Amino acid sequence: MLPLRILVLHGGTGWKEIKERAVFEIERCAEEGFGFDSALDAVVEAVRCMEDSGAFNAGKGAVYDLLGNRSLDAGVSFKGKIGAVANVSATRNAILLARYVMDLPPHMISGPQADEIARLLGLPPLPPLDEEKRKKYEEDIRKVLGYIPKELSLDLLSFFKGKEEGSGTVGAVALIDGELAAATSTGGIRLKMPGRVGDSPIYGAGFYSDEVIACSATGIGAKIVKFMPCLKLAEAVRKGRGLKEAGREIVKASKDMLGPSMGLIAVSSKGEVFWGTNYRKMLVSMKVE
Ligand SMILES: NC(=O)C[C@H](N)C(=O)O
Repeated sequence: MLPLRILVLHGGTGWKEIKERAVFEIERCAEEGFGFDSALDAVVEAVRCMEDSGAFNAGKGAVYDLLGNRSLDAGVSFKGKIGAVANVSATRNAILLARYVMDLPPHMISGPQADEIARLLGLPPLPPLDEEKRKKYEEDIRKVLGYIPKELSLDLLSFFKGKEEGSGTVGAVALIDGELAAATSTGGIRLKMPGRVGDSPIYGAGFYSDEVIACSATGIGAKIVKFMPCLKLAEAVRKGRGLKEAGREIVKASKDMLGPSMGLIAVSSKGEVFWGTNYRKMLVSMKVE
């Protein structure tokens, strides 16, 4: 008999060492998400829980950009509907805003207007960067630039080498009662270019679900959008390939083409589960019933 309920979470790939606190929080959030009866609620609540934990690069734990600010991207999909938000900076739970967008005609909203919509909806605001993170930002930026920039300038951008490196994005995929859902949320890449949008809110790249698979990706956004791994995985499974076999091939192919770049979690309508990475370590948790 196939398992009826599957929930898989990731806490990002790209970790040099996985922190104990992140392991604790992903387990706690897996438990929380698994308490819901629909695939959509399970992935959204698991991701919201990880955003709120502060232990990941999402929600209040998100990394800072070149100016020490944070901006968040997220995407969610369920039963043919997609919702995404990009570059929001005043909203604590990007995934809750993405879920709201999912039920509207646009597929994505972005920037200050998206934050304004979140405020109108009564979603909680993003708390300010805590003291510890502010200090870390100052240390990091001094190492790169030798000073703390006050505003964006071409001079500042000339220091930006476009070298993307990061970890701690969060995502979840679920199969519950034959329905598939996927959700991903991130603060992007540490010291990113202000205004940057990564792969996480791009359907087929950072998140994806249809009637054959649900998939969430993590890694280096600029590479993932070139590769569209979740879309590739769905196409392979639709042609009859096994999820695990196709997943392994896609993760390998992205490394062959782009170097260390990404990790994926996925579940199929048949109840197969895949996760794999070609970029350092990935944190994963799974619940099955
Ligand atoms: N750590 C991550 O997975 C970052 C995310 N994929 C981005 O590029 O925005």
